[in-house]
Amino acid sequence: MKPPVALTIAGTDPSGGAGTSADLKTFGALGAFGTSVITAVVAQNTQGVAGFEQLAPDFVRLQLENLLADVRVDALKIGMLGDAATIRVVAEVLRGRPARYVVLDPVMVAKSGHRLLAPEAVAALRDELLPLVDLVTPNLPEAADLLGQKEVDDEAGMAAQLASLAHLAPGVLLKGGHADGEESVDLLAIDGATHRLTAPRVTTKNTHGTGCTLSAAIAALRPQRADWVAAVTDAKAYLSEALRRADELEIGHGHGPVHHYHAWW
Ligand SMILES: Nc1ncnc2c1ncn2[C@@H]1O[C@H](COP(=O)(O)OP(=O)(O)O)[C@@H](O)[C@H]1O
Ligand SMILES: Cc1ncc(COP(=O)(O)OP(=O)(O)O)c(N)n1
Repeated sequence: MKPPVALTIAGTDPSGGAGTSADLKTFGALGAFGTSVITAVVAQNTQGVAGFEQLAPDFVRLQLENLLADVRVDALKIGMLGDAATIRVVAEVLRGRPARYVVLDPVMVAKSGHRLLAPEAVAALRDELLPLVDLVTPNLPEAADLLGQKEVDDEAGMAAQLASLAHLAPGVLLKGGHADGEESVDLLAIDGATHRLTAPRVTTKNTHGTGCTLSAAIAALRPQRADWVAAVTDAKAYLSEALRRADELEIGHGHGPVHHYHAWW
């Protein structure tokens, strides 16, 4: 059987742990053929972000139109967009339904604290992009920003914000990686039902790119699974193993990347 084709629209990471690097490694490990469109070139390493150059929105459009004129894309993952003009270009392209499955990781701030989305672009992301995707995957700070509320840190608070976010997008995976506790709990709202997905919290400093990896894994797996619940469950299992194996790598001096292993090795 031919592998599904997955596309990432995202920024770069020279240290290989996040952005298009993480996405393409994840696609390959999970049996999808990876393609990519760059929105911003980011100077970052495992210790933080030094800055980024946003590509001109028209050039992002040219990359997308040129690719889509030639290649059939089954699943799309959207990551760092950077500014409102780029969000609008991607929204316009999405209205043409370029892929059957669309996952949005609403990247706003890197773990090191550097902003990767202009603050004034949060409204465009919420109002213009969220309704056009199948699944949005905010972490706790991103959920709070999208809702204009305080960040929550417990499951009751997560459940309340999940319910509010479910009015903004067809599907929501609220990620609990930033909370405490022995389990890392994510809540999924999709097709009118809520699901609790949990995994043992891995003790490691090497967590760079967890959100990128999870959303890319969902996009890679969705065409290969019967429904969103199965794709998200298996994507979380892949990420958990990549986190458990992260310390086998020794990349950089800060928060190193998770280990993108190949399931058939
Ligand atoms: N230490 C950890 N152990 C196990 N799972 C984790 C850990 N940290 C994050 N996760 C999981 O990684 C995924 C990304 O979560 P999160 O860190 O909240 O997002 P982001 O990377 O976008 O900030 C979620 O499925 C979350 O539950
Ligand atoms: C280009 C780019 N996109 C997204 C991120 C944020 O990635 P994330 O998976 O949330 O992990 P951290 O970098 O925050 O550890 C990024 N850094 N770069």
